[in-house]
Amino acid sequence: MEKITPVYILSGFLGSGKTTLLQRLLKFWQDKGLRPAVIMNEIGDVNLDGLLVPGEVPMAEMLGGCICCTIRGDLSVQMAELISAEKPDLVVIEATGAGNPLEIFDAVTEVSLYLKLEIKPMITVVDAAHLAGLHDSQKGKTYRLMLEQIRCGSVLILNKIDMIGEERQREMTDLLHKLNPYAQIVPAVNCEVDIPGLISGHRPGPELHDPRFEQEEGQANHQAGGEAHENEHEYEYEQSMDEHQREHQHEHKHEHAHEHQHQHDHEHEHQHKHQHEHDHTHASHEHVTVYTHYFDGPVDSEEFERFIAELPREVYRGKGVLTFTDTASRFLFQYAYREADYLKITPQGEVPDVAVFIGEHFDRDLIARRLQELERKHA
Ligand SMILES: Nc1nc2c(ncn2[C@@H]2O[C@H](COP(=O)(O)OP(=O)(O)OP(=O)(O)O)[C@@H](O)[C@H]2O)c(=O)[nH]1
Repeated sequence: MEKITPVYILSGFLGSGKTTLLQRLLKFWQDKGLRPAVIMNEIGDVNLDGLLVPGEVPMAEMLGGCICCTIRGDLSVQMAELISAEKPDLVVIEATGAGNPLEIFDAVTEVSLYLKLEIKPMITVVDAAHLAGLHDSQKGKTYRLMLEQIRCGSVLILNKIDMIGEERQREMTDLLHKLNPYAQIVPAVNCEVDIPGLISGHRPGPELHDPRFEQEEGQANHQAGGEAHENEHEYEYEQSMDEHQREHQHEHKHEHAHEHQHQHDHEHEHQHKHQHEHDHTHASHEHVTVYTHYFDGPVDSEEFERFIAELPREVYRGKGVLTFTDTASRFLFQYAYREADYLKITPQGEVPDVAVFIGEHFDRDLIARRLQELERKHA
């Protein structure tokens, strides 16, 4: 029988920790002797996260748009090539943080018409501090997108809890539970989580302990059925999620994907229909601005840090590879929700000095000018 390839989708807002989680997952599978493959989707034109994936892991890159709209059609081609050339035991898709999770889920489901895939429950990484900040302001497209990502996850990793206090963590956990009562919520720092529990799909974290899952460790996801279920509602939901996925695939086969029966989350249903009714060329993240800067030469590290500290608030994600005038090594720089991080790297092959900034309607010229100033000082 033709092999069925499990597909894991990592969703989560820009800079929440998806690549950090991906690295842990890859190591876990490799330690088990499995061969994972990765599809990385970046809204910018360069894939810097790819530098953090071990060289032996086959990787397909989908750059310059999001799977959920502009480059949706490429997914089946990439997936088919990856599976036939590399024969991986599983595929992980790291979606762009700006992507609409339901549409990404849909795009993958469409691919499963051509290829034998087992779509695993979506894992959403939530930046605890960013969620807390947005929750206080309660507005903006970013907040709405984050809410959608939360609603779509079967597992929610509440990451970066080192950046919020205990009280805030309790509030955010309650908020996640309210937004998505069915998901497993896993608090984490640097996405350090119990991976077997995570990928089994619905094993609860300690705060949602439920004895009915205890025998299920290591089993495939969606085995709900036949066991004594203490909480009938949750059981029904899991079953319905399973049905939801099957129906979804089925519906696509019959080319009328607009109706599906998800009994427990009418809001989802509404959003889902709504999105299908739109032309997919409309980007759910058309408010997202990307600026990619290729450096002419090295810049001073302190000046660069100052530039980062002064970035406009509308820029919520930055990353790049840099050569500084005053350091021996090159650095991978990361900026997410006002926190910057520099990691020494020795890239394999040709990697230019480049920085990508992603945000909501920010002034790209301003960023370009500031970086050119830094370059000129050391030309
Ligand atoms: N303080 C703190 N920083 C973290 C944690 N997890 C990840 N980070 C940092 O956050 C930054 C972004 O992490 P990534 O794993 O690259 O996030 P991402 O979701 O893949 O980012 P995009 O691909 O741009 O969407 C990096 O600098 C990480 O080191 C955490 O738990 N606490």
